[in-house]
Amino acid sequence: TRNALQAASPFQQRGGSSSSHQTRRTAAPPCLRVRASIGLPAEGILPVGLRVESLPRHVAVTIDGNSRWAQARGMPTSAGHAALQPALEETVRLSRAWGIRVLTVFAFSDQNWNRPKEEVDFAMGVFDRFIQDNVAQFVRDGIRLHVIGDLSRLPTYLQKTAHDAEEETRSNSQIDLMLGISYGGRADILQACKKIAQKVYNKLLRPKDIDDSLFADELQTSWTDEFPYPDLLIRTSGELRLSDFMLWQSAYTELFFTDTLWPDFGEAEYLEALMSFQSRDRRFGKRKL
Ligand SMILES: CC(C)=CCC/C(C)=C/CC/C(C)=C/COP(=O)(O)OP(=O)(O)O
Repeated sequence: TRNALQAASPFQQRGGSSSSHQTRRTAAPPCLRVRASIGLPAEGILPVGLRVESLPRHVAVTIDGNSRWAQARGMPTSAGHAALQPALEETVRLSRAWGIRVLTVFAFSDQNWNRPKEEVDFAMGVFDRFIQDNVAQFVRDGIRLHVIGDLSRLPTYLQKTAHDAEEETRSNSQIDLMLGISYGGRADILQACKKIAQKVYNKLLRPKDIDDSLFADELQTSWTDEFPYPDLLIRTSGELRLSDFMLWQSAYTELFFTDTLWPDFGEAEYLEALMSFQSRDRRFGKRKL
């Protein structure tokens, strides 16, 4: 059944036959492998309507709408940012329970530095608290954390918290949690170009060797080596755009937009997104068989 499931899976593959990522792909569908390793049966714990063989392997979320959530309640913006944590913890918990292999969270873009300093400072504290409050749980639950973005711009205390949490969770393998803070999709592409150009300059690489897979290996998302491309991208709060999130990686990602503001995003909304994903016809540019 494993092979049958794999053959039936309409998921995105990356790179050509020479891709190192290709060889790292394992035989069992990851959702089954993860579920088995945490003691869940292949089916049964999943909410009714979700099919294990066609769950997204990599889910990305843009956690938008925190300020508007606070405004609607007559609360300060900071209260909205603080309210992002419970929804995020629940999304991580559900993703793991349902066998999602990679969860990427877009929390702060490289353009968000242009917001008022007070708001930015508060947000950095929120991200720090989220990591510190959860790292022990991540260790217990087999969650491997990695922060992507221009980390050199983060306050030193957050750099340390992120680094320590990455170290503590490094050997975990149930689910990869990728947190984008000071992340920009264009910036990621540019830094990859610079690294490749340097290799060409140093004669370690020939221009003709540069292909999709080699390029993707230089992107920050390549640390999660099995499924670096999101199958599903969810953006909350009703905005219908990518806002510079994983531009290269999202070429064939299914998009799901909801009006729900991030602090109100819970199990029902997550399920709605996954059900929508399961109803999509992913073709990757090919003619339908
Ligand atoms: C200070 C602080 C906590 C900022 C957080 C900003 C914020 C809304 C984060 C939510 C996630 C995010 C990076 C959205 C990108 O949209 P965008 O709002 O950056 O881009 P847009 O202008 O295109 O909607």
